[in-house]
Amino acid sequence: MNLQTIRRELHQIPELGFQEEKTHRYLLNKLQELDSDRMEIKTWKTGILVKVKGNNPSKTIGFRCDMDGLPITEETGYEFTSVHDGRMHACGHDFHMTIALGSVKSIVDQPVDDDVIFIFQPAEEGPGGALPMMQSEVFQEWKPDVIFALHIAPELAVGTVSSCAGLLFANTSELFLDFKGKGGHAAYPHLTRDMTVAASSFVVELQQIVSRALDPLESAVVTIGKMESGFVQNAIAETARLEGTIRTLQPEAIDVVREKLERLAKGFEISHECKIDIDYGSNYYQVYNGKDYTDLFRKVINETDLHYQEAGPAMTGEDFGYMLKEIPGFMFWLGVDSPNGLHSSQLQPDERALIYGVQAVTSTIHSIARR
Ligand SMILES: CC(=O)N[C@@H](CCC[C@H](N)C(=O)O)C(=O)O
Repeated sequence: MNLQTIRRELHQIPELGFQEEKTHRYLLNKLQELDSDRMEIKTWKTGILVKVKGNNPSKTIGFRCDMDGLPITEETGYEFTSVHDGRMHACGHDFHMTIALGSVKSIVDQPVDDDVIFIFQPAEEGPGGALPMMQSEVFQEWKPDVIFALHIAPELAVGTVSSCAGLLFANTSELFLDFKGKGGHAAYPHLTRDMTVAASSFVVELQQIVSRALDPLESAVVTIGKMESGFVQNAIAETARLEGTIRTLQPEAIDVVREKLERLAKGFEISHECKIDIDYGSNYYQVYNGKDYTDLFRKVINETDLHYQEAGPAMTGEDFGYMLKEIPGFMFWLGVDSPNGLHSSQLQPDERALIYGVQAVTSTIHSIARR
């Protein structure tokens, strides 16, 4: 199994959440090539669950990876660049799946006593695959007793992994705002209600929610990542749409931000004589690492040639948080040393990290199985 080839083939076919059809078929083919009696495969939507039967199981160990890409146009200049226009594996899920496949092979070749479930989960970037997958019959039937996952970290050196007990990833809520005013000729603004102006001012005002409405000791981020309005340069826009995300370290702070945002929207409806519809899309629960398993992970890593670095909380979100809410376990960062970060059109993770990822995952599985 050549990890670099697999990563590059997956990299070329990024698909959005719950549309991971080609990725699904590709993974199934690779798993079937392993041709092992120890392996049992089940599917859920575009997701896949693989059980590798243990020699003498007393528990089930789970490793989860995510499968979807992002609606970003790739600008890496790779010869194996995405063949899907406007889609890119810009968050490393091609790495995550490759490492999971490499780990399946390793555990098939060197089985442990416990059963191991590898979970290929769709739609991490949105609308969120973890929660519905967990509610599925197949997940409930094969529910792990302990679970872990990894995420690539562009800012960490290859050969470094990082984690911490407690909060690792933030609480998130998506945010979609639709503005409706009155369009018209660019020369007659007084006869219209300009939604380009309203939405632009809203983006600026929004910044004060974090700086003025929240306790400065509680961290939060509100980002608008996409803004759309109008059709042509000489007409005033009747509608505008903002798309963004809210992130907080405390689960309750999401509600505080939402409440302030709704008040702001009501004020804008009056002052700009418009209608604003708010939709919060999906929200993700924080990734909160259990101390036991994070300690075990640190110990495992310190016995390998990998370097362990203590992490702090980050404002990234992960629906793996829902799995950790129900099942003990942890998540860790894997160094991939890319000058451009996550969600950049030029993310270029170093492929030497793939083998380190497999090493970190399989050593952890062996160690948990010995407990
Ligand atoms: C690791 C990572 O980058 N995760 C995403 C999760 C997205 C959650 C949701 N679509 C949102 O934007 O709130 C992230 O953007 O942190």
